[in-house]
Amino acid sequence: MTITLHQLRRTAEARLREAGVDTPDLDARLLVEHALGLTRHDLFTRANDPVPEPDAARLFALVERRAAREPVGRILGHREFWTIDLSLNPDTLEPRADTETLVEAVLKALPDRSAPLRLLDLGTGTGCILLALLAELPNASGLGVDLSPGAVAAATENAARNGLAERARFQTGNWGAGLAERFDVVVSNPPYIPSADIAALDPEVREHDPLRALDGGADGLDAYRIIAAQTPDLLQPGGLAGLEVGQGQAADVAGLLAGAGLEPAGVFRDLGGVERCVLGRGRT
Ligand SMILES: C[S@@+](CC[C@H](N)C(=O)[O-])C[C@H]1O[C@@H](n2cnc3c(N)ncnc32)[C@H](O)[C@@H]1O
Repeated sequence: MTITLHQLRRTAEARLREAGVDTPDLDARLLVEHALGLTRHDLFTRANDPVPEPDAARLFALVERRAAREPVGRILGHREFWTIDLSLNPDTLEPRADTETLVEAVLKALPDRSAPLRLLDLGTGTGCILLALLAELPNASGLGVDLSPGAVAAATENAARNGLAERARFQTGNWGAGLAERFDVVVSNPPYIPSADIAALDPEVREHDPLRALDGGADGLDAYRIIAAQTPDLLQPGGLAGLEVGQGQAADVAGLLAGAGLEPAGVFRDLGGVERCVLGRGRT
């Protein structure tokens, strides 16, 4: 029996809903576009076209992966973040929309976006934060550091993928240890899940994001303690530090930055109303 594009999409959506996927409509659309090489526009203009059986089979193989709770970004191998598109690998966290809160807060705090700023991103993963900032700051350049060589490889590829390779550099390292340079902006989205909470995370996160990107130690704050202590030596006088935080961690992280001698520069909420990022300024 021939199935139309519209029927194929609805069948995929129903399967994902039955499997308990949160966003079955969106995920079915993304998988159909990917499997059949179609645009969003095609889905409307070609809704009644018959779909060849091999194409339908290719789609349903992907739908079953999603039904088994593999994230859609992992299946596609890339995802959009801010204005850029990022490839993923098993060593990278899949960037979250919440992390755009940090990008937006940092951009708002910069008095001159055309300045030749030097940026540092600690725990860069795909490079998402650094690359999103560089995409908005035409004369800035930056360094991304990650403990994981696989993340450094992904971030390097993502810089090239988004035409930012000339202004972005990536290297392995343990947070800011051994860095002799000073930066105008230091950003980080470190691992912040308390170790005991990891077993209860959704399978999409627990089974597909690297543990190194999630585990923040007993109270979730291990990495913040190190980064806050290092930040004064990494910042230019009056430089800006921006840290993403987990739910309920903003006051503790603001306290760590203040304890390291930074001036408070604001706490920003994500679209869900959760305090998601903390800014501090180095002394002048
Ligand atoms: C929560 S993920 C954030 C990744 C990316 N910045 C983002 O926002 O999607 C934390 C990152 O920190 C890295 N990481 C963990 N421990 C580290 C360490 N000691 N030094 C440097 N990076 C580390 C992990 O490999 C991971 O890429």
